[in-house]
Amino acid sequence: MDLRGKTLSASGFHSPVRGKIDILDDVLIEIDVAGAIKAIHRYGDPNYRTIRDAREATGELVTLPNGSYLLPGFVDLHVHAPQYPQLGDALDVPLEAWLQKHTFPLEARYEDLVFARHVYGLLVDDLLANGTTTALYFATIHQQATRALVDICLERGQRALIGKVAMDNPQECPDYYRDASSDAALEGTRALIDYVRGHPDNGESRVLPVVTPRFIPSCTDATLEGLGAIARECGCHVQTHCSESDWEHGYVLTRHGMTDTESLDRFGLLRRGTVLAHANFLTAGDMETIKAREAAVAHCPLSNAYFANAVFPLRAALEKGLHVGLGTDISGGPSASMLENARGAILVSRMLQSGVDPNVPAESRSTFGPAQIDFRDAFHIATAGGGAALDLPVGQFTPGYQFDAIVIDTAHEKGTVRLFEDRDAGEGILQKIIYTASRPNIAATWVGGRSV
Ligand SMILES: O=c1[nH]c(=O)c2nc[nH]c2[nH]1
Repeated sequence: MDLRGKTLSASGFHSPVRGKIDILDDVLIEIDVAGAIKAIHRYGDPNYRTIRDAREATGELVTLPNGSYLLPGFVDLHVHAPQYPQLGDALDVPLEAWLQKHTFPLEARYEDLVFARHVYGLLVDDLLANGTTTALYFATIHQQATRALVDICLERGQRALIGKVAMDNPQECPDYYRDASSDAALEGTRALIDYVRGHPDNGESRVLPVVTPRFIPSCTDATLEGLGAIARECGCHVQTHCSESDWEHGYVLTRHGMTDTESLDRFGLLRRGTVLAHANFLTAGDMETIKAREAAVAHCPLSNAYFANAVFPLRAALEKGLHVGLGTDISGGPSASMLENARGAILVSRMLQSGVDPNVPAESRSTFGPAQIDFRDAFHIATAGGGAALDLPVGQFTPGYQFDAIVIDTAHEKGTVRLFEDRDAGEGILQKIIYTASRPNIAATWVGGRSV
């Protein structure tokens, strides 16, 4: 149901502040005609009853059933849209071999617009059904296929940030799949920005363009420099991969004599609205630089388990005050579900803290120090943290923010949540949702108040 201009009576949860869950118990959420949250009235507020009765009298009140809980829609900070056919496949080789042997050949197929439309339609529908209301997408080098992804997101109503991938380094990119020159990479980037901004159906800027150097190994210095200038001129978001594996981190140290973060900063690519995927091997200085530039990290716990050779120190980054959101990294990660990735983030944080080698005595198994996060942090980075990383008013139920939301039906018989009235209450319900919910439990999804 379209909730623009309506008032929703619901219970649910959000986490505007890291480590804290705000329980929304029988609240009224007023949504304006443009799909933004106008006001929130809590049960017990002096005017609660009057407002509720008035909305009911005019037919503007919509009430969620018992056992259903409202959450902010998920913000997936790292998705490779063209890799969807490869989800759950080819996870047994190192990153550099995976790119050359599996991923570049697949991405090269998006020359074919019919194939692109088919895959992108499936992906956007599946992500919406999984509760992802905002996605930050890498597309491919192809202009037409990337435009098709923009069109599909606008048609289906998903909030999306989309980049034409720039990759022109002949040393690291195959002949059959790379931008023909630095000029071609830069012109293609500008053309996509113009297409998104001038799209007749994008008056609300639901889709935004993103400057997208694939990663330093794939790009020549001329392209990195030119993309930094475009980001500055156009005021665009930026996305790239950063210090993601031993090989990649070492490659940049050898080529530029500095870390990815230092190099990206030198090219003007670290800004508010820059999202660095993975970022596993950041130095303390890198973290300070990212914080100073107000850039963000997309934590991709499942993908990191396969390709990173390390666990991103999420807790340290959060405690330092970096912007961090969560990414599925389709298809480096084998799940399109942000819930599964939230669970992955908790799991790997615990392994980082405890250490994992059973042959090492318990007293000395841990080599890292405090790293463990809980469901509160995982929920925060999957929602409000992602919104803050993108500097967009999404991911929390606060007046002025977009009404991007999902309903978790905890009683759905094909779902995987089982609540017991005599023991489950308060935050414990959210904990069970984070640990056990799956796609059948997601009963409704709204973006900007529109049902999608
Ligand atoms: O997980 C990843 N997926 C990719 O497509 C990619 N390209 C560079 N580095 C990458 N890492």
